[in-house]
Amino acid sequence: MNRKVGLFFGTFNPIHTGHLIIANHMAEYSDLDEIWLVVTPHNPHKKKSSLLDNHHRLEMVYRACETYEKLKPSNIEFGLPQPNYTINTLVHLRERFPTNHFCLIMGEDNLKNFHKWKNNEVILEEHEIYVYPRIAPGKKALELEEHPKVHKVDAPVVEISSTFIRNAIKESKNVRPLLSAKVWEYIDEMNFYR
Ligand SMILES: Nc1ncnc2c1ncn2[C@@H]1O[C@H](COP(=O)(O)OP(=O)(O)OP(=O)(O)O)[C@@H](O)[C@H]1O
Ligand SMILES: O=C(O)c1ccc[n+]([C@@H]2O[C@H](COP(=O)([O-])O)[C@@H](O)[C@H]2O)c1
Repeated sequence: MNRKVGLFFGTFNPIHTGHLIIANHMAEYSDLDEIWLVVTPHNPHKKKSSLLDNHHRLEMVYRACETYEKLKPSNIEFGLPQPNYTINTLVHLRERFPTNHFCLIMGEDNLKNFHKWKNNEVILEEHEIYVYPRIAPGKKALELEEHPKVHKVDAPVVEISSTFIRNAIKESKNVRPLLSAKVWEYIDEMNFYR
């Protein structure tokens, strides 16, 4: 069966309500059959030191997606060389799932830096990118926004970030509205980010 799959790559440290709003919006309002939330062990542009272990971040994604039929956690990058260049993952996925049609989903902050990604032109030649609005520093990626393969998603802006949540937990603030209940339970039980 030919399925149209949206790949939502992320560090998910931790997964938050903003991520879920985006993934659910794509599940409900696009032609994607499934959204795979791909947990990235190591973003080539981020330091690895502040990261929870891969399997803890995957567990939180698993808990967050449990009741959403079209959302699937993915650990496909765990077995690939690090840091994780998205082009390598896409090549691997196309080989492993030759009948699937893969698209990318990302927040506007990532589009602004997309010109710095490895083989970004090749990625765009072969994949559509759905961009979710986000307030973020840096110039707008005007040229990319006009690219025929880039589709801006018309959806409300959500100002939640994992960084904000990690800092808030460190300061003993209540962050429960920003996370799925089961994700918060795991963070609390495991004493993460304190
Ligand atoms: N509130 C948001 N609105 C739009 N896109 C978002 C939002 N939060 C995350 N994203 C997108 O989700 C993907 C994964 O993001 P990531 O896991 O880095 O979350 P983050 O909140 O940006 O984390 P951090 O604060 O640690 O950098 C990226 O494409 C990012 O642009
Ligand atoms: O391939 C690249 O050059 C590249 C550069 C920066 C980020 N990425 C990917 O972008 C995804 C989103 O990262 P993040 O940390 O913003 O959640 C993650 O899968 C990274 O590996 C990929």
